[in-house]
Amino acid sequence: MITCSAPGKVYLFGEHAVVYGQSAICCAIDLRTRVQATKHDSIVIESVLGTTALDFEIHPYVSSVIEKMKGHANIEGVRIQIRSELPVGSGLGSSAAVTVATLQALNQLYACNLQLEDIANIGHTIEREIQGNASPTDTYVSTMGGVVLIPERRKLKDLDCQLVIGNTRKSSSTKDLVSNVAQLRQEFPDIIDPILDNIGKMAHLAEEPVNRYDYETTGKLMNVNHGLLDAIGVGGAELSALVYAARNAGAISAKITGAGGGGCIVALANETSASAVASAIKNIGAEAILTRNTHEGVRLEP
Ligand SMILES: Nc1ncnc2c1ncn2[C@@H]1O[C@H](COP(=O)(O)OP(=O)(O)OP(=O)(O)O)[C@@H](O)[C@H]1O
Ligand SMILES: C[C@@](O)(CCO)CC(=O)[O-]
Ligand SMILES: [Mg+2]
Repeated sequence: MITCSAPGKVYLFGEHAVVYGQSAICCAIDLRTRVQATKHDSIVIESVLGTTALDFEIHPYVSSVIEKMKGHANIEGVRIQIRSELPVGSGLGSSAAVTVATLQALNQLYACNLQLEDIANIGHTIEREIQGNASPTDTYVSTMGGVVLIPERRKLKDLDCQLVIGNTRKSSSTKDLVSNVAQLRQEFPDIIDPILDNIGKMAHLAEEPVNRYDYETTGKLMNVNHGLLDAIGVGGAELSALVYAARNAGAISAKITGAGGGGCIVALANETSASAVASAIKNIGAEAILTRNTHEGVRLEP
């Protein structure tokens, strides 16, 4: 039996734009998905979504992992048990975390000797096949941890501030939101492409402030990024209410994180304002989660 875990993630910059090759800054967070893999007489996948065999409807990511790993090991029967701290379909990278943790658990269980780069690449291929179009960001950051500039795959300094996540508790499908942006871009390329370009430019502008722990400058750019996500149609009333509640309660910045449409916002806060920001988020009926950037990507668990 092997247990591995992988972190979720928040985007400081670049979600959706990164799908079109623009840069993003994404950071792993200390909320993890744990996957236990045990050799078994059949394939069983147990999660909060149910207990199934290979099932590409209920467990598309985990089933795809098992199918891919059959190319590296003789997997006749395996029991996969999943426990996660990440809300499903909420923009915190739950699909990437379960994909990467399952890949590494099977890699270790069957001694396939895949390296971390292989785990990240196979994970990206699986997300792309399921979502129709996916950047390498979520699976790379879940594999490697830390704060990463994508597609350059350049590690930045770990964040030294509090992260406050506001969860609308309204799940969304990344596949659908990525498709909606693609349709808008196809209809108005001269409008949407400059927006995506500017999101990518902000990620590059923010690299130095992040590396010198200048979260005031980083936060100003994050707030602009939020406005541009609204412009490409992935915002919503609940998300904006959370963003303004967080900002008005003293957050350094607040923006949508992940695919949007529902899901979560992320706010940067300092030690003194974090609890006030969390209270403001709860006061409008959402879930507030205090977390921090984690340096640790996918790892073996005792
Ligand atoms: N704990 C889990 N157990 C099994 N499958 C999971 C789990 N968490 C996520 N998944 C899979 O990932 C899917 C959600 O992925 P999706 O990309 O839509 O949302 P997300 O990854 O949470 O958000 P984002 O991609 O915007 O960060 C679920 O429908 C399920 O197939
Ligand atoms: C919306 C998106 O940019 C991030 C989802 O967490 C999709 C992707 O990068 O694959
Ligand atoms: Mg996902």
